[in-house]
Amino acid sequence: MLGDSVQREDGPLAKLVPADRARAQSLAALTLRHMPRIDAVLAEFMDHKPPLRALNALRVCAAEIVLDGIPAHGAVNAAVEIARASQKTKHLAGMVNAVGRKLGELDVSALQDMPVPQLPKALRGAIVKAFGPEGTEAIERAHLERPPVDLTLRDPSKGAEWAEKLGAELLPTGSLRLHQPGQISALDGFEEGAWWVQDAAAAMPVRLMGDISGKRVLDLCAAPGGKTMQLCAAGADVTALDLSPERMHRVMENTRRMGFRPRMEVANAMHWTPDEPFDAILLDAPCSATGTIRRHPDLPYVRPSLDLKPLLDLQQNMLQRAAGWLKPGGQMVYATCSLIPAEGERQIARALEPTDLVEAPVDAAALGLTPEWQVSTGAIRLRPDYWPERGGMDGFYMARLHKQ
Ligand SMILES: C[S@@+](CC[C@H](N)C(=O)[O-])C[C@H]1O[C@@H](n2cnc3c(N)ncnc32)[C@H](O)[C@@H]1O
Repeated sequence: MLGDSVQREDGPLAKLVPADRARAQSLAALTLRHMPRIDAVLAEFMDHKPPLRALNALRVCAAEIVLDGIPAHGAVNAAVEIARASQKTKHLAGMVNAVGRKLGELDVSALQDMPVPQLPKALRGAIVKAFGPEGTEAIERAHLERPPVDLTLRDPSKGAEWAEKLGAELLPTGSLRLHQPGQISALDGFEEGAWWVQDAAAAMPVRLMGDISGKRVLDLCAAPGGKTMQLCAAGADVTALDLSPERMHRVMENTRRMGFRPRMEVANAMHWTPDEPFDAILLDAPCSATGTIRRHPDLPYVRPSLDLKPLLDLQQNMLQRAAGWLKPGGQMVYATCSLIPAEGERQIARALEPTDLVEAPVDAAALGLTPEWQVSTGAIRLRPDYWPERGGMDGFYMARLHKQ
């Protein structure tokens, strides 16, 4: 995925300084968000599709000039350099230059007035089924927007204070929202660990758990650790588990930076068993991640078809196994950053019968959530097109369960 390849120490951008890496990531994301529109404009200027390297250079050039307002000559020169740097495309440098100059004559409406790009067919079908044509179009419009940066506070009672210090918006759910973030690590509070970056929707599953201070809590799919940090900050005695050693390393780095010391387990949840039961379990299950397309616009290109079966089996098996690790009266929060009901609503309906779990409806208003976002069972369904005037949120499903 785009974010991983940008961050990786052996990745293609490893030699760039952090500010240039961030710029490269943001430019790639902007290009991907508008790619069908950009391709339609480029097709007007070319007789046939050039090799991918030249096409991608022109795609990025179009995003820079038309959407980002970068002066044309700089963006065109960079695209020409990219074409020249490869044997396969150096003969196309003249064409790239000519098309780039034509892009320089366009204004932003040339792209923004075009139809909103649609999701890949298989995914779109599932979303239309769940949310109807209008809901799907609203979600697709939301995917075009550059998402704001949200922060979760270590001490949620200091929301107003930190909002003022950082010039941020304090959301009703308690997250802070930065509309013009700049360099995150240079912001007040980063060094001292007063907050961490986490989408406002992603911060909700832990909030559903209520007061967990002093409770023994398992974070079953923990990496990279955003929710582990929330659990630690809430005073829980946390065990963080994840299958991936590399991703668990990030949990360790993230929690250490904040001064938290959860117990760490690198293990497969399908084979692991705890020594003692837990008061609460957070199961933030692996899923299609279709709720995060606005932050990961490469996702529809990386996984255009929906092969959900292995994920659905894993989610259901994890739910049923974890149900056996709860103390009587304990609670589990199940969450997925997916827009597809088969990974959310339907998983919970399936899990209730073979386990002694019952659904415990969430008090949406008390958590700052709009009551319409609550589904009939009492769970919460969040969508990227919610809070459009504020900049949206990731798509999520979250349900609270009690062990009888
Ligand atoms: C949605 S992510 C978790 C995000 C995390 N809770 C957070 O807030 O930062 C799902 C995680 O499940 C982990 N995972 C996948 N299969 C697993 C398994 N069989 N056992 C344990 N963890 C697994 C993945 O490595 C991935 O880190």
